[in-house]
Amino acid sequence: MAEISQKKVLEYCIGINAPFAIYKNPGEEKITLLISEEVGVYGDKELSGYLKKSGFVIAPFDLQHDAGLFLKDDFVVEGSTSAEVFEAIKQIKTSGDQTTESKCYATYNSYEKQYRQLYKAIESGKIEKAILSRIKRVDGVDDSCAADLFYKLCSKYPEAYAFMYYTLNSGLWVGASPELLFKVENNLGTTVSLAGTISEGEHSQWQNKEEEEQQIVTDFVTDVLKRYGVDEADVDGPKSVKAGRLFHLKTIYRFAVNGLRDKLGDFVKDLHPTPAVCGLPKNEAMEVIRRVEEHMRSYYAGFIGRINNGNVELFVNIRCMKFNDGGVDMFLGGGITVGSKPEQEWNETELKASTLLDVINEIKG
Ligand SMILES: C=C(O[C@H]1C=CC=C(C(=O)O)[C@@H]1O)C(=O)O
Repeated sequence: MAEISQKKVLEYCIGINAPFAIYKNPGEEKITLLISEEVGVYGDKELSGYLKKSGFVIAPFDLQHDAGLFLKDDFVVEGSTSAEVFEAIKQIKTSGDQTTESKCYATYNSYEKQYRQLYKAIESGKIEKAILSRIKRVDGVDDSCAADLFYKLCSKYPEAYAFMYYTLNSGLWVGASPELLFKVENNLGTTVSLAGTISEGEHSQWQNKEEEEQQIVTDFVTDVLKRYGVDEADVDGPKSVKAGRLFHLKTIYRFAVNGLRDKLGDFVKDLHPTPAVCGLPKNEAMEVIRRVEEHMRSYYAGFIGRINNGNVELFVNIRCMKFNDGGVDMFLGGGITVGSKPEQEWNETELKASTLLDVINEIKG
């Protein structure tokens, strides 16, 4: 019998609201589609258990307030699948339509107001850094082009983690993240510190402000590693890395996992959210973000990824958007420190939007 292509299965899943996740790892060709008969919903205390299973993890920015989601790998489709498996996938029971939410879409003025409040917390010494995010609305992009959009992200940004997922709890999200949170392959652990942004045009002109922003994340990561007994990591960077039309500063840490194996859940919860998406000190920055931002981050700035036979690949859910009521909500953030200026930060979020907007425009022709 004829094989059914991965794209056809993906379009079917999107069309009927079946829980799925599809992803491509940075620098690899293989695209994996994972379809689940049901979605596990968990709180922060249960994360450790889920990291030992086999499937796909979706964690929110704030695990203490929002639910984590888990897709078991009931069906895995790479390339294509048989008509028989497709028939089995068609038996999955789906649970209605995606719920829409009213969102707060920032204008420059409302963004600046939030910026001023956040900056006050920096001036007062309560926090050193926090990420201010906003939602940019783009109308006229519905989920009928979601599959094309995802495959286009894969080809346009081969060095990104391209992903898309749907659950009833989360809705349909898609993105191309430049940021690894944590990876374990065999006994080798990898994490990164990624922060500091300049546009293509300014490349190589790193200022103190960006270097300091990166250093804050680097110090945080080093501290978490030390707390978990990782004293000897192979440290590579900071180096400039390209992400769409931007460059970031990135430091890579590689280390033996050994004693960490039994504490992976706690380690991930301490590492997440890093000051690349939250701030420093972590709890105070989280409190300021909750108070100042007018929208809910939900899964933006959370983490996502495949868990398989003890191997873990988690990426930070940024450069992402959610399909919502005939359009998309793009989630865009940037690190604010004492040297920041609101207009520059707003412009940086506009540049970050280009990662997805460029692909939307190519699809729309
Ligand atoms: C929070 C985001 O990016 C982070 C990752 C890299 C550089 C960043 C920055 O320079 O602000 C952010 O920390 C986002 O894209 O929404």
